[in-house]
Amino acid sequence: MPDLRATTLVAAPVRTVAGALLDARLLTASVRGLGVRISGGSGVLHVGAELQGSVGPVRGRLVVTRADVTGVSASLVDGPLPSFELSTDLVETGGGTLVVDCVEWNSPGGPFGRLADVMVGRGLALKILEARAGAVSRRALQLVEAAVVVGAAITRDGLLLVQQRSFPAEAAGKWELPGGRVDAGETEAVALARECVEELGVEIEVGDQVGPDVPLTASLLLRVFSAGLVSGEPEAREHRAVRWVPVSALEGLDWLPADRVLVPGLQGLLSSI
Ligand SMILES: Nc1nc2c([nH]c(=O)n2[C@H]2C[C@H](O)[C@@H](COP(=O)(O)OP(=O)(O)OP(=O)(O)O)O2)c(=O)[nH]1
Repeated sequence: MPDLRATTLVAAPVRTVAGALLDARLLTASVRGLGVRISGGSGVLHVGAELQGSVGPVRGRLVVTRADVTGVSASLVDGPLPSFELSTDLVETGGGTLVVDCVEWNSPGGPFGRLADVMVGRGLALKILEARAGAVSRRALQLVEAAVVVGAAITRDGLLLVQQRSFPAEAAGKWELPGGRVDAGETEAVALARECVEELGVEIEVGDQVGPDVPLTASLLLRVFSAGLVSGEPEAREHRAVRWVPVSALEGLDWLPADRVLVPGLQGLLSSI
């Protein structure tokens, strides 16, 4: 099976680079001007998101199969090639994050298929990988400077606390995690503890980060931490409702788009306690 790899070192933490990879516009930007179009998966990529791809008149459908702190992968599920997979793996190093991009595909057999691999497939794939490396680096460095919204993944007795937004109109009814913006001069842990007092009337202790940073806008990202209750019983002071949910309910919840990305990480958290 032909495959091509390209490796780039990005001076940013692995969870931030993982966040940059989730920006759907990055994929579109990486192929612009190369005769390839990728659309769909608006906003942030998550497992199960669908992307439409085309090279000239040839079209295909890609599905995201992995989107977490280890990187992203997408596979062709409907298209002209028997198999095609794009993947980016992340490796944390002392000097930053190593980004390993890989394209693998199977062409229809025979001499024409092999010729197409050499003439079109490899040249195009190399250009895509080069463009992608630059786009990932730039987006990750932009996210390093971004303002942070912190979220708390509060667990108790194997359940996760979620809350339902009441405003603004486009977010009302959707579920999210307690939290909010980090104010100037606050640490992320202090901001999260403050938000939990304001929103739920509880004191928490803050643990490790869960999942990747999730880009919200060009200059804002969501960063979620595991947390435990220290005192108080959560009540919806600013939200429509709060609810304790089991791991089996996470997939089906009507999340805000950014939180959907965190479902695998939240499932891992609930399964580990
Ligand atoms: N708190 C929280 N905000 C989230 C989550 N997911 C997500 O996309 N967001 C977005 C919604 C908002 O655009 C932004 C934070 O909004 P917020 O209303 O909670 O923040 P805040 O209390 O600091 O209030 P504000 O200054 O934004 O008015 O982050 C989440 O799980 N928790």
